[in-house]
Amino acid sequence: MRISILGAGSWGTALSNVVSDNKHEVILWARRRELAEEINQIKENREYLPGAKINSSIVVTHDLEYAVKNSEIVILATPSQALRSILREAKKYIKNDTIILNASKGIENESLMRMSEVIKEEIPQNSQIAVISGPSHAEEVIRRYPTAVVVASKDKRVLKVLQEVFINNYFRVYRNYDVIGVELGGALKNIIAICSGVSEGLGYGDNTRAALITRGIIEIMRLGKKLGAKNSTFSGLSGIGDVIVTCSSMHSRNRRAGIEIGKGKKVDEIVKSTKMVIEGIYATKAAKKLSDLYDVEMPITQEAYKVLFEDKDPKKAVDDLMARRGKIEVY
Ligand SMILES: NC(=O)c1ccc[n+]([C@@H]2O[C@H](COP(=O)([O-])OP(=O)(O)OC[C@H]3O[C@@H](n4cnc5c(N)ncnc54)[C@H](O)[C@@H]3O)[C@@H](O)[C@H]2O)c1
Ligand SMILES: O=P(O)(O)OC[C@H](O)CO
Repeated sequence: MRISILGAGSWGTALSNVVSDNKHEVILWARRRELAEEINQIKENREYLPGAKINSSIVVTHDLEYAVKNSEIVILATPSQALRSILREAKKYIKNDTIILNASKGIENESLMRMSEVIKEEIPQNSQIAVISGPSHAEEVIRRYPTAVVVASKDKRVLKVLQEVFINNYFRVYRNYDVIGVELGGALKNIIAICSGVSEGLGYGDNTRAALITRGIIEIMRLGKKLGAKNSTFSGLSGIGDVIVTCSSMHSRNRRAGIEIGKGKKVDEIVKSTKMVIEGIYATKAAKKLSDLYDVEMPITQEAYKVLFEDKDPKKAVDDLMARRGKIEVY
């Protein structure tokens, strides 16, 4: 199959290699011409995934029309807040029967839409929309470390096609019909990962991280239930699986940003100091709005919002979380 991947950051590059390993024709689109040219030349994405070669058959281009024209699958692997603008440029070249797969983990801050909703709004005539999510750091996927992810779509045929396209001996793909749950899990875990990092930066230990992971997933479940997700999805790869990996991995940009915040660095400084996307910052903004809008109790997210956007002292945020009245352990 001819497969296009939009976004030559870490994730787009790693996914290109997976489908190329499976002998598909892969075209990777980079926003910057220089990056496309460099990857083509040295067969390595030195900026985003240094030290790992990609397959020589992968074609990297800056030409969006060339990238998506005649593709059977288009994978969107851009930062979530940029997905709509790129899709607006690309959609005139995408055929109606093309499968569109969201690989980005976020919620659009303006509209509070999930990425598949943004895709549906931009290309209403296309019903072959899916999402891929789960515990999958690009740095490990590019090195072919065993990884398990989930693809979700309402369309059974699309799910089968995507599972077949991606699955191999190091990339195991499960199917799920719960698009809402899979997308929400992937987006909201980044908030908990930032908090886990903050706790580390403050000098707290494993107990605090475990508390954040378990109470964090409960917040995600509460909001998910309100938004139509299935509870069981959050005990799967895109829920607890991704919370665990992101809260504990040295690769996580969200966790690393949290550590810096816990040590006293300002959010603006952290964002300015990296080219990489820290999705949890945007997810916190969106989730806080959703929590208020739907009146869903999300104390960790609310405190994260205060730390990230209202300059609250992180230590005070943890103290305030711990000082809440005693409760029964229910959802
Ligand atoms: N890195 C991972 O391990 C991983 C795994 C699963 C999912 N994801 C998700 O994939 C998405 C992309 O993340 P990534 O890790 O590849 O990002 P990255 O930080 O490695 O790279 C960001 C990429 O987006 C491009 N970009 C930045 N702003 C842009 C804009 N306004 N318009 C177009 N392109 C822009 C950059 O040039 C770069 O190519 C995110 O939603 C992320 O959560 C990442
Ligand atoms: O580096 P992060 O924190 O954006 O996490 C990347 C992936 O989402 C992990 O599954």
